[in-house]
Amino acid sequence: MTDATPPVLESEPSAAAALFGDRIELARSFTASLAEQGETLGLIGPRELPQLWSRHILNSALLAPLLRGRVGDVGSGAGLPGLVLAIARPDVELTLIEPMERRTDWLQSEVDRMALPNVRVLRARAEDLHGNGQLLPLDQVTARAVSALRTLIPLTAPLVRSAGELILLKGGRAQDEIAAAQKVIRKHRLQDVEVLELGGEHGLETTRVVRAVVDP
Ligand SMILES: C[S@@+](CC[C@H](N)C(=O)[O-])C[C@H]1O[C@@H](n2cnc3c(N)ncnc32)[C@H](O)[C@@H]1O
Repeated sequence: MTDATPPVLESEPSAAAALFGDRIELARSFTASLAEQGETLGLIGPRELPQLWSRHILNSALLAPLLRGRVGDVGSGAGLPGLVLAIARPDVELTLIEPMERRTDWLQSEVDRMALPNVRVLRARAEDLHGNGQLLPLDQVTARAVSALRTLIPLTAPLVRSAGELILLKGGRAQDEIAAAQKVIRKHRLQDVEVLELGGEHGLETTRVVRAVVDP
């Protein structure tokens, strides 16, 4: 016998209003749209609905205070963290870099629907943008759930200007990934590699972020 109870969207945690401030209505609108269409479009699994706010939207929004200038989000997928960050930080210019057409179509339709002026959607693989004068230099690059640091650093570091930053959402094994990535950390001349633990101050599960300065 299968459990026929459909998954229900998590109710909005109180931290959402604190993290999004006067942008909360846009955050609600994006979350509702993702909850409605995300499974059909293959962006999220049905089991994500009961944790959509805390595990995905707020997890992404935790990066908002770390951002400045021109930011690229590599492998945006459903818009995590890039589109959520563009909502939270209208003063920051976001470029969402995603190779899959189905996903860039979704991202562009959400950008248009919410009339966000600070977002550009680029259908591309990160490595194909290395040396691209129209995009570069970026002040920072974010990424979430794209690959382990050992392969993620060579994809992302060449997109960032000298003294810019990588801001990479990682799981509980962030320190192990840093240890396994020493060779590429040296090759890409990353400095001040650190693991930030965010979320606790908002009563959320701890989220680990690897932050590093690129080739200063
Ligand atoms: C597991 S999904 C994660 C999506 C989103 N960041 C999230 O946290 O839900 C990984 C995404 O990275 C994209 N991706 C994979 N390789 C990439 C590359 N070389 N450059 C840019 N994006 C890439 C995939 O198309 C996919 O959308």
